[in-house]
Amino acid sequence: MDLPLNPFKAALRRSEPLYGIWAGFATPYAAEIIATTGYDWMLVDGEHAPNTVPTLLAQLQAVAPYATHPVVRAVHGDAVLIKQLLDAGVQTLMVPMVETAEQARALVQAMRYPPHGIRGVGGGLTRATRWDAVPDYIRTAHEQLCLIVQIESRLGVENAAEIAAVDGVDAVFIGPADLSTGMGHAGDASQPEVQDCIRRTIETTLAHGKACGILAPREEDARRYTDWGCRFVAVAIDISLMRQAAVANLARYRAPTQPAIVSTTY
Ligand SMILES: O=C(O)C(=O)C[C@H](O)[C@@H](O)CO
Repeated sequence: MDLPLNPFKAALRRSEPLYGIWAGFATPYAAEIIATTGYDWMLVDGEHAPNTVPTLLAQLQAVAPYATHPVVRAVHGDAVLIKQLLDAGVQTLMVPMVETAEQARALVQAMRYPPHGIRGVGGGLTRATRWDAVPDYIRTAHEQLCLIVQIESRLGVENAAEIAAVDGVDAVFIGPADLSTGMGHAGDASQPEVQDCIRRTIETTLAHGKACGILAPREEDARRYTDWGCRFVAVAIDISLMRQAAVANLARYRAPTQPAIVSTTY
């Protein structure tokens, strides 16, 4: 069989925005539900959701029949973990807290086989090669792999040009929560100096011919970042959507201040 294509990587080169959703439930069942809703991509979060390599694999398998593309965020940029994720069939990998070009180059190396990198060969043991059904995987894998590095610190913003320039970095994704918190604004990305960093990072990334993305669950933020040039925007978080809907639904019957009648005491 042919090496599965990466339509997300190809779409990053187009001009229309790609709308995504954070998938934080860490279960294949919830991931599959999300995959049926029509978003262009979903972020399967291995950083802050309680995921492991096997749970990420199960979610990849669950969403495989659907058009929504799974972007998997690793908990960190360790080359050994990246090897396992790629072997499990991750095509688009996001790595948090990349602050230097050196870190970005190490990530590219982790995703490439020698002589271009250090990725170990899993061959017929791996889902990535479809258990060896894909011929010539070693020579062609990099064509369909996509690396997204997260810039989410002041240092990362300062080094954005060098990071975006790294050959093999396909896109930059801004983390507004970590960026604003690291700048002393406790998750408030609306602060002018945070907005300035976000805008500069977008402009710098685009100037290096790379796509830029961001998490923006509030509509006005999503529209502004899209106007500023963001190509892929996560406009929702599944867990937040469920909680907001549950709270709003109950509020139709009972005031939010009124305690639950049935309560569990610890
Ligand atoms: O800094 C950010 O913003 C992100 O990287 C996304 C957060 O980690 C996300 O988990 C918020 O829910």
